[in-house]
Amino acid sequence: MKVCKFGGTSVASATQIKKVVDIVLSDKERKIVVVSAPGKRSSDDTKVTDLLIELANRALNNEDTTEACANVIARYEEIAQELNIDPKIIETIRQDIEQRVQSSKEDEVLFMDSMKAAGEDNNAKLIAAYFQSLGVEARYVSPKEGGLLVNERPARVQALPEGDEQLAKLKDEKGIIVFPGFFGFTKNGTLRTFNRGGSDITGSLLAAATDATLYENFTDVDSVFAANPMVVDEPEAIKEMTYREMRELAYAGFSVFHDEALMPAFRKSVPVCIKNTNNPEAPGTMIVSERKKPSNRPVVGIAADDGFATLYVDKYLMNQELGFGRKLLEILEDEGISFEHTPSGIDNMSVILRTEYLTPENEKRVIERVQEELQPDHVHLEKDLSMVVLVGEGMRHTLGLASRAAGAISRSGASIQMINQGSSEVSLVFGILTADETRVLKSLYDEFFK
Ligand SMILES: Nc1ncnc2c1ncn2[C@@H]1O[C@H](COP(=O)(O)OP(=O)(O)O)[C@@H](O)[C@H]1O
Ligand SMILES: N[C@@H](CC(=O)OP(=O)(O)O)C(=O)O
Repeated sequence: MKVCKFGGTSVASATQIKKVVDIVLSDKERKIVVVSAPGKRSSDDTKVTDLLIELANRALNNEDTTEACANVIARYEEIAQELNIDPKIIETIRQDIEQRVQSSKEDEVLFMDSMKAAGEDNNAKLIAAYFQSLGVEARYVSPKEGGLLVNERPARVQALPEGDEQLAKLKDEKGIIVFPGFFGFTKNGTLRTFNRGGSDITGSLLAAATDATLYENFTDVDSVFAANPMVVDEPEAIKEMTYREMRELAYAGFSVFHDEALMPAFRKSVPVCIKNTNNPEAPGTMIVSERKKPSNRPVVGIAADDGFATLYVDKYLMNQELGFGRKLLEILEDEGISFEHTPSGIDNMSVILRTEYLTPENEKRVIERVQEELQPDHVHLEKDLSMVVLVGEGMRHTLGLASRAAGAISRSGASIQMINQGSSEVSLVFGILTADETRVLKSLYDEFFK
């Protein structure tokens, strides 16, 4: 039995949904279908999730929500009309969205979660109705009924293993299950959504709980490529990679698959296949525990992501000051700022963070507290940094790889701000200025793949 997840681009329009149905019906093993909210139909389109966020913000600010609400419903209406589904489904969707808009806003985060989840929830209902209209035995199953349990606030949203027993029963159901991605319910029945792109996580959780033979993740590209195809021209397709490699690459910028979606499949050794809804015949990329035959390339992929900052702290004899690193990280912890890397020298330490955690207020507090509590010779925060990450299981056995990478970066005219060899030895990270990101990525790609 296979679990297949269809991403936003795969369910963005009636034409796309027809392809989804063809794909599902072409293989009897495809039994559990996880769907995202309708995504972009073209590069300048807006995802339904983003329309819902706009609607939720308007409601939170007590602004008029009529037009924002109509924009969301119009997306479903267009799809339902083209698919010739009973118009009652649109009434159901309208009522659902209006009810959510009217619901309690006491906890703004939970209100936003409920609004965001409307995208996948209503799309799953609509797609199940389409299957039924074709005479196919199929039904919508909500994460509450299915048993997708998540933890309580304020902890970061994560699935709870207690839900697995209930989820496992889905495999014994007759017919096709259409399950909305992106959200689950706490034991108290509160809806919480995963991070953006989190429908991939739902698919992986269901594949693991049902002991699926394969988790197919359908998107709009033929495979995972060795570098972002929006930056590098015709990058090499990756035929096979390990869970570890994909997790590192996903975390470092390969937006094609959510980094938190690897673990559930990995724990149960369910292989993952990334495939293209627009070209389902293409073999796609297989993600497995171990390669059948070793790769002849030390580097499997190169990812890049912007939005990083470095907190530099200099203090003579820092290395002899017991607890210096702990105190520095504690200041960040108190501000709710998590860190990515901490390269250090004898008299200095840098902490690499994501700028999304920074606000003018907490930045100021961090600098002031470091000055007061750690008495450094110098402290400053530098923004506009990008991290470029080389990933490959074969890297640990390859000599001279860092020097080849550094040479390629220098040939691109960029300077290296930071180097960090991941402790896993599966990744090598270079900090560079964001302005240099594209040429660095191209130069590294040429060095390792051409
Ligand atoms: N290395 C990569 N390989 C393949 N696609 C990538 C890579 N890096 C970024 N992407 C982008 O990921 C996109 C697919 O992910 P996403 O937009 O989340 O799809 P979906 O709507 O199916 O969830 C591709 O269209 C591609 O532009
Ligand atoms: N719709 C949600 C969740 C998701 O996974 O979407 P997609 O499959 O389009 O990446 C989002 O936009 O974040």
